[in-house]
Amino acid sequence: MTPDTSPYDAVLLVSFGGPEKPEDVVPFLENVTRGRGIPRERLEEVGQHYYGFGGRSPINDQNRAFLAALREDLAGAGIDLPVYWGNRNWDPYLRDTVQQMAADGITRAACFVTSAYSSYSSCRQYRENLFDAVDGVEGAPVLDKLRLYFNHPGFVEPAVDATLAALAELPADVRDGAHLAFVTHSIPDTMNEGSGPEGGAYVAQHTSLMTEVVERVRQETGRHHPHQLVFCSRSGAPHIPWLEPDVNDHLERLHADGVPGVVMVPIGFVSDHMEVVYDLDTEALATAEKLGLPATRAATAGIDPRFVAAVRDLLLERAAVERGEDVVRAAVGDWPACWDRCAAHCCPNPRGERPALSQVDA
Ligand SMILES: CC1=C(CCC(=O)O)c2cc3nc(cc4[nH]c(cc5[nH]c(cc1n2)c(C)c5CCC(=O)O)c(CCC(=O)O)c4C)C(CCC(=O)O)=C3C
Ligand SMILES: [Fe+2]
Repeated sequence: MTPDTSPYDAVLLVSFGGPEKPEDVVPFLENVTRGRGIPRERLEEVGQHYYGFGGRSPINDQNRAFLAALREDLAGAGIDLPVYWGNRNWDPYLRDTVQQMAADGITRAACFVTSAYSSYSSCRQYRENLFDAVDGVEGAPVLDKLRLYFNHPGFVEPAVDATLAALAELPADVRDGAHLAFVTHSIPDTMNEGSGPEGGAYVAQHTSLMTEVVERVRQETGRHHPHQLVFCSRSGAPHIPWLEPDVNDHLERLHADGVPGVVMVPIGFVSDHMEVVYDLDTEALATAEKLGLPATRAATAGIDPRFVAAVRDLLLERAAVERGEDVVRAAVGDWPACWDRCAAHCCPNPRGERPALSQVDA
């Protein structure tokens, strides 16, 4: 039997976007940082990260691979829905994609965002982008953002396996005593405080996932590894507090404390973004090397079939909700499955309110 996806007639993959060649880097950074008060030195530094990789971010290729895997997964389940892709900051831009969807006669799409957690940058800003993408477009489809999925088993299980694999890559004599450093993107303290319906959700959701992964690793290895949530990719003006500690400072601290080895688990990123290949694989691993601290980096979810299948699960779950049916919402750990529509006060825009889709009162 073909699963019922009505009222949806398309899926839209929504992502950040990244440059693909050196000439793209400056215009991309301008798109990302317009009106956001990022110091010039920081922009030049981040530009260098991209130039160091030939001006090409890995994110678009990751999304192309994800699209292919998702189309295959849906087809394998007998679901015949077109899958579109649009970005916030680079081609294919969301607005162009929405115009194409309108031309193709799409009426309503379920939107999967490549960001699993609450916060202005990782949730509401995408909802604003979706509003902007359809605003004034004749015949534009209705766009529904799928719920946050940091605690969906299809995201959690690959993180557990990746942690076990990265532990196994450490020299045997340091493995049992290894520390697990769960890494995510730093954001301003105030952005964390405003995240989610009750505030503090960004850190709380990461902490919940971290706790679950540590426990599942213990079930496999018999070891309850010491662990901490740490941050990378801080930007913004130096006098504004952002979430700490930075992963490099954390590695220094661990080394000073005599910790024998560390696994970095990048739970903040769904695939190998620039933050992963530069901030962790290039910079943080160099820090560990300099310290003589054995360190490995766990894989991101990427196109793990369980993660790809989670999109299908979220799509079918939401479709059933929209049809007024009862659903079982997959979720693991101490957070319940997240809401379908965000509260009006959730994750406020630090620069003042702007219209956004997928909101309770919308
Ligand atoms: C929470 C969060 C996520 C995770 C959720 C999600 O995935 O969306 C994320 C993802 C990403 N961030 C990315 C790149 C950048 N982020 C920047 C700047 C900023 N990020 C912020 C937060 C986040 N960012 C914030 C609060 C700023 C300050 C400016 C502002 O308030 O907006 C800047 C400007 C330079 C700098 O200062 O670093 C760049 C270049 C890329 C592409 C990577 C690639 O190319 O592979 C991705 C996936
Ligand atoms: Fe960012």
